[in-house]
Amino acid sequence: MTDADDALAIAEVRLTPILVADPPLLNTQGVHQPYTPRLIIELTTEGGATGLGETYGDTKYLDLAQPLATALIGRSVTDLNGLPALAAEVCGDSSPSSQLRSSRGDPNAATGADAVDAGGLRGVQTAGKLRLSVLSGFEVACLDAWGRAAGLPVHALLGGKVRDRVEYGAYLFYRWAQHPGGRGERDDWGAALDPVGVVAQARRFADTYGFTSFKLKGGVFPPAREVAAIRALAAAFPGRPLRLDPNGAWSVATSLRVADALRDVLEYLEDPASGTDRMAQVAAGLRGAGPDGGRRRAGLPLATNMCVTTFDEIAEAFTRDAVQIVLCDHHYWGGLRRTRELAAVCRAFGVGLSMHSNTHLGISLAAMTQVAATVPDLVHACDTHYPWQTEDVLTERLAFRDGRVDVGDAPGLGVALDRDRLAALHRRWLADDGGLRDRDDAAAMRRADPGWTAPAVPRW
Ligand SMILES: O=C([O-])C(=O)C[C@H](O)[C@@H](O)C(=O)[O-]
Ligand SMILES: [Mg+2]
Repeated sequence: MTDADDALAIAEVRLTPILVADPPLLNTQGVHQPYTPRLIIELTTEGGATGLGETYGDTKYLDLAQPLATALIGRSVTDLNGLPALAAEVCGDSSPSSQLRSSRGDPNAATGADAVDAGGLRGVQTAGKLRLSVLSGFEVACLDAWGRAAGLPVHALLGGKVRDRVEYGAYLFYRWAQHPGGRGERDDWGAALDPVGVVAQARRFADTYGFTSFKLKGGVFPPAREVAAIRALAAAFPGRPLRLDPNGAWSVATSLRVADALRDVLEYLEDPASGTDRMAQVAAGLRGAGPDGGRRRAGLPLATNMCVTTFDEIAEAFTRDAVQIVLCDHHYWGGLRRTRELAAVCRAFGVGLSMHSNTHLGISLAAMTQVAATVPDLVHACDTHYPWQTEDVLTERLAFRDGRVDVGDAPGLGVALDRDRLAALHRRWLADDGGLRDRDDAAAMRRADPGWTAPAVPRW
């Protein structure tokens, strides 16, 4: 080992679970909790370089993160190809069949292909997927530390940026003005429960951040109501890219009806139905004749962040042409480098690429921006929840200008940790009785509707 190798060896890993304020955003499972768990990863090398990573903070992720943190001591931050094997060794069984599901107090929680992660609407949850999400936070922290030590931005370690700014879209949600019982922090967005409210929310996103592309989280109300909201958006923002994502809540027939109603205004339809098989049926229906006989519905791509979230799920979905766009997400796919591998596979199959987001802070937004800057095929605006997250652990929040985040050339991710903020959000986590430490949107909904259970799919 050279001195330079020694300097890049990991000397310390610090894991800090936090609870971050989250607004009452509605989805098909229920509503976001007032606070959501995240895990902040800090590592320090022998040479004194520090690296930051961020991932899900629910208990099941924390349980895997601790042994991985311990096992990383003494290894080089450059040993990224060795990370998956190390994680497999220390994080326990990850057979795809070891499916997880926890929806507190929900006797009707789905199992099998229709099961959805209670904390993130990701599709079937497995131990292997959890491990990849944990691993992704460590990979980002290693890249950040390596970049700082080398004086290079993360995008340079990924082969270099192909764009100087990464475009993001407005992520619109039906929402309440406040959480049930007035819990949590109150913001000034107000309720958005109808087309007028959705358009007003979109207008504020456009005016504040410059977003020109809009995605509505659907699966909340009967489809006709959501179709009306998209129509209202199309009228308010003519020609702008629009997306609707009901997280698999619809049947094949409903998906096709909605596609017929919106095909002239949607950029893509995201996860209309649950599972690869239903998505393949919807895609086949879209390739066939429309209800008006001769006219074809072709031209409306289906996108997913639910039925294709691991390499194992690609073969069936792509060979059946079930999806035409995959939403990458480095938290799902095991890091920034694997996100680039996904891009290569998609390119080979002629499948497009967009980017998914779940509730996240600035460290993850910086990581998303760095990797997105390196992928030429990423031509759709990326999703981000960041504008909904008013709290962060950074000294300076990342800014959207004209709907875009600048791709910095500062070493690493180019962000700095605010230790006081981190400590305050960690104290909130410590003070919690456990009720908020695991995201569960159905459990949060039961505060407003005690009889609520996560709806079985297809819901409509
Ligand atoms: O595109 C998606 O499916 C998501 O962003 C999943 C998220 O969990 C979203 O539905 C949310 O935050 O409620
Ligand atoms: Mg989605």
